[in-house]
Amino acid sequence: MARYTRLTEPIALITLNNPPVNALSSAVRSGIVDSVSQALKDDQVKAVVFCGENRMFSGGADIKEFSGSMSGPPLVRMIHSIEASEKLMVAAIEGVALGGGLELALGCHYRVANTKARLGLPEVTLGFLPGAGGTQRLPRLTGITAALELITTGRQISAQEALQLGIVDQVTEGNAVQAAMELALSVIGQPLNPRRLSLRPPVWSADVDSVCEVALARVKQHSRGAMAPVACVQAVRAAAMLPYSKGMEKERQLMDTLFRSSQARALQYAFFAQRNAGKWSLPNGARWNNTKARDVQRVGVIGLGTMGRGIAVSLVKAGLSVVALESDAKQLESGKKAVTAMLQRDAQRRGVGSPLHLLTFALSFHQLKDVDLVIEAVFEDMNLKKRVFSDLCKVLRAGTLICTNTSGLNVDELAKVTDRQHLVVGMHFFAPAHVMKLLEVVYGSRSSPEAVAVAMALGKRIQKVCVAVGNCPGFVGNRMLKLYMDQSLYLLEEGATPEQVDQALEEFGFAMGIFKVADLSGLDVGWRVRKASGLIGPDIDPVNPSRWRLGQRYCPLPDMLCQQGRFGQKTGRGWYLYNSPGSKEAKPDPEILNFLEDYRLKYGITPQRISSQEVIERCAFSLANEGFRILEDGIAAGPEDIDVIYLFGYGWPRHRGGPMFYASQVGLSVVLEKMEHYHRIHPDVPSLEPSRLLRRLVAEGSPPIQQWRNHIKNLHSQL
Ligand SMILES: CCCCCCC[C@H](O)CC(=O)SCCNC(=O)CCNC(=O)[C@H](O)C(C)(C)COP(=O)([O-])OP(=O)([O-])OC[C@H]1O[C@@H](n2cnc3c(N)ncnc32)[C@H](O)[C@@H]1OP(=O)([O-])[O-]
Repeated sequence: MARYTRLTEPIALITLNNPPVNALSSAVRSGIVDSVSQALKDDQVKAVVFCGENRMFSGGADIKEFSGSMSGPPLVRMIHSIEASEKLMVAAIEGVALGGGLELALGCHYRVANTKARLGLPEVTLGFLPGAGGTQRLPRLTGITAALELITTGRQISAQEALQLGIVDQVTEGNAVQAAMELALSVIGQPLNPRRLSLRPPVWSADVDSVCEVALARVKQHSRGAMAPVACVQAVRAAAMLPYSKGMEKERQLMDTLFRSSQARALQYAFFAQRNAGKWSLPNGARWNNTKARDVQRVGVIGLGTMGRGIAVSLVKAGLSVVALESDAKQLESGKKAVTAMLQRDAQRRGVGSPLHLLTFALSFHQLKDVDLVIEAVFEDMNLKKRVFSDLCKVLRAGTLICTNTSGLNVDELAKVTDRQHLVVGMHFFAPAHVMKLLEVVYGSRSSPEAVAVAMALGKRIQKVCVAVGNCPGFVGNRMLKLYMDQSLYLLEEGATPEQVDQALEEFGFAMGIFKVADLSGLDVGWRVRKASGLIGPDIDPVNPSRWRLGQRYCPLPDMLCQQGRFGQKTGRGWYLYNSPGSKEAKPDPEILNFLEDYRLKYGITPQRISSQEVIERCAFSLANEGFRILEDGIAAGPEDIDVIYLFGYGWPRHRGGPMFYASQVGLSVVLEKMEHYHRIHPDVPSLEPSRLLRRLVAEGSPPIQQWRNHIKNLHSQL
């Protein structure tokens, strides 16, 4: 799958042809090797230009091949022989040159890129390092500092930046193949050794050690527990200290270790799971590829609180025209100021014109009469939302979609007050909505496939990772989160401290422990929800609150904190202590330790020593156990969707794949055994009881995660 074409007299063109991204599969590598050998045999050919079909150079090695046995010509050897060739080799980069694609280009003697091309070595995001010479050739071109930054982050850069860093020799606004041919004709006959990066000496400088130390500290802080970024630093360091062949040996050793690691498996799983989440399906058989989404140009946003502001900003940034509505002039003014400032700051940062002309502010529902879709983002209150929905129906055109931004309210109940139940869907954005990537698109029992298609397409257009989920309290993400939060609170009752639980979770890879997250979000938010749901009421003794509610164990600790005015960061006190209200640095609070001790004494709880292992098992396995129930209920289309939700909405460490993938890696029988064990000890926590699906999968031999859908009747995944 590489096409060989003779161009003008001295030049041959080799076109990589493996749609959609021209990944360097075994067939492509064989095609390249054959084509190069054909060019070398042809005395008339003096230069070879490499390019990709459909103006896409290459997305790198074929990731799908990594899970099987690798065959075909090895990439490292292939690139080496291209570089060593006596004939001139030039890469013509259009679209992307990523990973192995860029490594192939670095093996060429010259590189030309179209201005719109993007280049990068994103292997670290898949749990690898650039293992086809990238860690050794790139530093020899850019120096250590730039190479470390690019390789450890996987950041993609523009052609212009690549030119500044010396990665490409020329940038063209026109056709890169044409420009590469012209460049080739102008340099044919010049010596090639200076262009062979592998012949360059190590890029040593006196500050190599300190530069690498700084990079190491940065990657350890940014990606807790991830192996690949650390290995990337070690490999690049070798390029500074060792001759090319020795550096390549180091690169290969490190790559071998990473290649076999469970982290690489998790990251590659996450790569495909993310892409497959967009291929939604509904239980009724409607799917992404059999349902057309109609075009949306004008969107109404109701409510300019924190969520509405972020939603309006995301829509405008994507070029949609927005009518933003508030109920009174004062709130409208403050929302207008905030949205305008966010958009102006963003435009300034990106060096683009301000898109404020796309935004209209309104106080009357009548100004929404011409919109194609409305996103209601008012307070999380069912009655208020119902009022808004029925008012909307009086002004909207017949076919206008109504979406509700809710983190868990019943979408069907809301739809019932409208004259268009089939055009109602939930859109659960995550705060801050202009930053967070995840969007749960919630279909109700009456939502039409087209309405789901429109919401999914709109989410994609505003650059969200969209997952279609069914309607149940909390949908997927928050339904699972509740059990995770419950477990961490029970751990406090039983003897742990907030710091201890958070430390275990952070060592596992979470960017922030659950108690720090709670302080950040505000403890009063959950308090209000619990009051509204009847869990806290006038019949509860505020001094000695009951630990038993609605027929099961209940932990009143967060309510007791709220009674003391400890709402988290915003009040300077929550599970942690902060220097001042609004400050971010969480410090252990001795008052909390005393408070927990008093609480245990009051309720006669003998504190236990809680290990980090128990924290992880009870939190992570509880998440997965509820994930199995969600699959049984048909609320998520497959385990991959649940994992994508946890990766993009809840800070689950990407190198652990997601709670469902983690359970599959630990072993389903181990998870079952542990859940049985914890449920035996805590029979008053029904959620610890292993789910039926978990039991069934274990009984059926614990199939790999990719096969779970074959074992579940309701599952409608496309993977
Ligand atoms: C010991 C062994 C030694 C090995 C040597 C190591 C060599 C090397 O260092 C390792 C690598 O290169 S690692 C690789 C380093 N490279 C990377 O990490 C780049 C990863 N790719 C990307 O970042 C993005 O896909 C692009 C920016 C390329 C396109 O973005 P976009 O336009 O939004 O499109 P999209 O929706 O994202 O994808 C469209 C379809 O293409 C599919 N697919 C994509 N890449 C693939 C691949 N490499 N492969 C296979 N498939 C790949 C994707 O799944 C999807 O399939 P679907 O069936 O239609 O769902």
